[in-house]
Amino acid sequence: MLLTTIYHYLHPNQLQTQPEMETTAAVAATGTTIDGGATLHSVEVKPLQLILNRAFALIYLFAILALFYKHTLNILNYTSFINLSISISILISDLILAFMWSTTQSFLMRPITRKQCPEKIKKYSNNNLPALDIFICTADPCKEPPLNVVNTALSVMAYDYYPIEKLSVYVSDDGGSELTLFAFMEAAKFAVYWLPFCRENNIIERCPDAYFSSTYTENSETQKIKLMYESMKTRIENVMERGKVDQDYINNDEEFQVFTKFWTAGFTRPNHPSIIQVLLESGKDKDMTGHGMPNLIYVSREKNKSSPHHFKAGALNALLRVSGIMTNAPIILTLDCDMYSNDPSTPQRALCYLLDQTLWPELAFVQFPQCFRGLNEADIYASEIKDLFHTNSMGMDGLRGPNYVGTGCFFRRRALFGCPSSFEKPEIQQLYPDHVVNKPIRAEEILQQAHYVASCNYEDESNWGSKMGFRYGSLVEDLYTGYRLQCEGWKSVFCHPKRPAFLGDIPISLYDVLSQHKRWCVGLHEVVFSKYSPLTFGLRSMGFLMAHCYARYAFWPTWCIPITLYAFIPQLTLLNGVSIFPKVSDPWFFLYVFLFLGAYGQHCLVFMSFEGTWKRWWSDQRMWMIRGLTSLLFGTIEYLTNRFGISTLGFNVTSKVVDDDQGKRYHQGIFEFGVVSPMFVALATTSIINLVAFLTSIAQIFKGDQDLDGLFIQMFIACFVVINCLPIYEGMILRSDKGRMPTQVTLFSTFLASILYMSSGFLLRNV
Ligand SMILES: O=c1ccn([C@@H]2O[C@H](COP(=O)(O)OP(=O)(O)O[C@H]3O[C@H](CO)[C@@H](O)[C@H](O)[C@H]3O)[C@@H](O)[C@H]2O)c(=O)[nH]1
Ligand SMILES: [Mn+2]
Repeated sequence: MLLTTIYHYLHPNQLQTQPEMETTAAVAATGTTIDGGATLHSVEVKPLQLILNRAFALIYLFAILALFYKHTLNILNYTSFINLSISISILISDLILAFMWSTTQSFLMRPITRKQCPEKIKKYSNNNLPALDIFICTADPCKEPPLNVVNTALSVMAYDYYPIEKLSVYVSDDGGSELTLFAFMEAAKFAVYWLPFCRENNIIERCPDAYFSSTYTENSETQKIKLMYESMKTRIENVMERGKVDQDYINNDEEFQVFTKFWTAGFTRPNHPSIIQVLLESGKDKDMTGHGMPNLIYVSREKNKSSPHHFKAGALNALLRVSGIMTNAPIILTLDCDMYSNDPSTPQRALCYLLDQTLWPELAFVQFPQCFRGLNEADIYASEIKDLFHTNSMGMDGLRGPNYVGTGCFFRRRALFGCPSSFEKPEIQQLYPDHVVNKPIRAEEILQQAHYVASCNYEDESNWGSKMGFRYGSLVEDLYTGYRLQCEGWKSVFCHPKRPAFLGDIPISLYDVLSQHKRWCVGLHEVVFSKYSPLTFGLRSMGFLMAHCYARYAFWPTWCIPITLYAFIPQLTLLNGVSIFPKVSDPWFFLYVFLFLGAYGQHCLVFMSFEGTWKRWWSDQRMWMIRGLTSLLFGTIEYLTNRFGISTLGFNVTSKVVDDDQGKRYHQGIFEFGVVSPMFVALATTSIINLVAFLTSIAQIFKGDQDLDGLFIQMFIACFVVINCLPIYEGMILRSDKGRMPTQVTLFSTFLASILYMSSGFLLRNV
């Protein structure tokens, strides 16, 4: 049966004439199910875990209802306007916390674990896999060093794929940089040696940089290949240092022609024609053992200031079309430039699902988790984002499948052209997912068409970005695209093998991390306020649980409201000796204890169950607080100012460059502040207020001016925040390195904290 499926991939036209008939044609040709599929992968559900999760959700729900009953009593018995405002603020916070808690439960209703047998694919496929197009996006040679992009490309070009000619790697360069193209010209030459080296020595680590940093066997062959790598590296780095490709780095006339043809006087990053350069052509170019090579194509789509380019989604759509013209593989892998392959058999793992006839009619993509290299022991910035990239995805996998996370994802090309039952026709026949390309990729006609579909007004008045391809309208194009596909009826699969399939870089300064999350936050607001909001459109299209999973992401920024209110109200009232929560001797106190321990305990259990450590869990919950006060809050402000036309939105690419000093501090687990930013002012002000509130209340209790009974919860919150803020105090007072909190921020925050203290004293004087 499986062979028939593969046959169908290889010769789509012989099984079907219309893509809308794809499903029926395949089913008719192969029967409704496939025996092979079931043996290629398996699913594990833990029934006891499901029962416990659901039972706990029910109990916790009753506790939440009791809490709101208590809130209602408080509001009805208010004594003053200030008192009422405090009660309402806490009520709003708790409503949001309760809503977010309820969305989180959706992930716990049916989590599953999957296993694949990639080794069986060889037998099933008869050594003939479907074609695979790999998209790698890069946008800025200064923030994304071309040497790293090249490493990513080499790691996937060296996949154990057969025949290797079926593999095509497309690099999208939104930076339109000659430096990146130069790096790829060098990579194409190095690949001639690297690919056979990996194949013949059965190397697992196929990213050259990762391989040479590992403990590999030193012999004459490895030494030789290392020398070649070093020479490529030096050439690329030299060109980077000079900022241009000098004559002496150009090897031949052909290369010279390319650089002079495109990078002319009027060439700028936001304004240039499309550049498409075939660097390796499968079938024609051979490696040094005479074995075939994959295609390697550099693409920089046309840009001009008057056409919106839709950032990464626009880049991916341009690649979708260019690859459609040149190779039109039925399967596509999308990768960010810093996510290299860590396992050469990854495509086979994805194929365990993509070739399974039972899943196939509705399967849009197979998502691998984002895993990172170089995390410090405690993962101080919680860069792992375990819930987003691992545990939640397992939860969604038991429903309709995980969300798309932008990289490490194998798509069926067909899924990007309308819902499973109705095909969205692209403008030209050559872009139909079942179109067979029968000309070499360097053919004049092919190149001409490829340039045409990469032009910036190609998408004018078309369905690209709305009904076709990667979707526009949100800075988190990944979440939004996956969401829209699942609303259309597509499903997805989460594939998380023990050895990470891909490894990426993480930002190592707090400011970079928070700026990245701020951008995500803006993108998520765009989803919430679009007509496709998960709680309206999503609920109608994908059912209650899935819509709630997406709501958990889309409403992520709303955490900022309860976190900010809880960072100030209990503390400012505490400073003025005003009690706002039940006394320890009051039975309601236990409700608060249960709600706090229940939420933190459950989060901790889920975190630890998936290769977690205590230190990393602590960082994770700390970052939740930090984000609430910084990226989520400021992202919300940025979104609102844009909505009111005061500012414009952009995709601020995350820097992948590592400064040596910063790198050292990161590995010692020291927080990196270093820049003057309003986000740090918010953070520092919070830490000061909490410390002062906590210390003052302790002093007052010792003096006998206040009693612990009534203020305990407030003191506990302040103390908890203080413990979380230890690295901030350290950054403000104890450190002298470059990454310390800038003095201006500390001074300004102290000033702000005093104003808050004084005004709270004024407002609360009669409460
Ligand atoms: O105009 C642009 C902007 C970015 N990119 C590329 O997009 C990728 C992601 O950009 P990055 O700055 O690394 O963003 P992150 O926030 O780190 O990325 C996460 O969030 C993005 C937005 O949700 C997703 O696209 C990514 O896959 C996901 O890893 C990189 O390869 C960039 O080169 C472009 O191609 N064109
Ligand atoms: Mn990234």
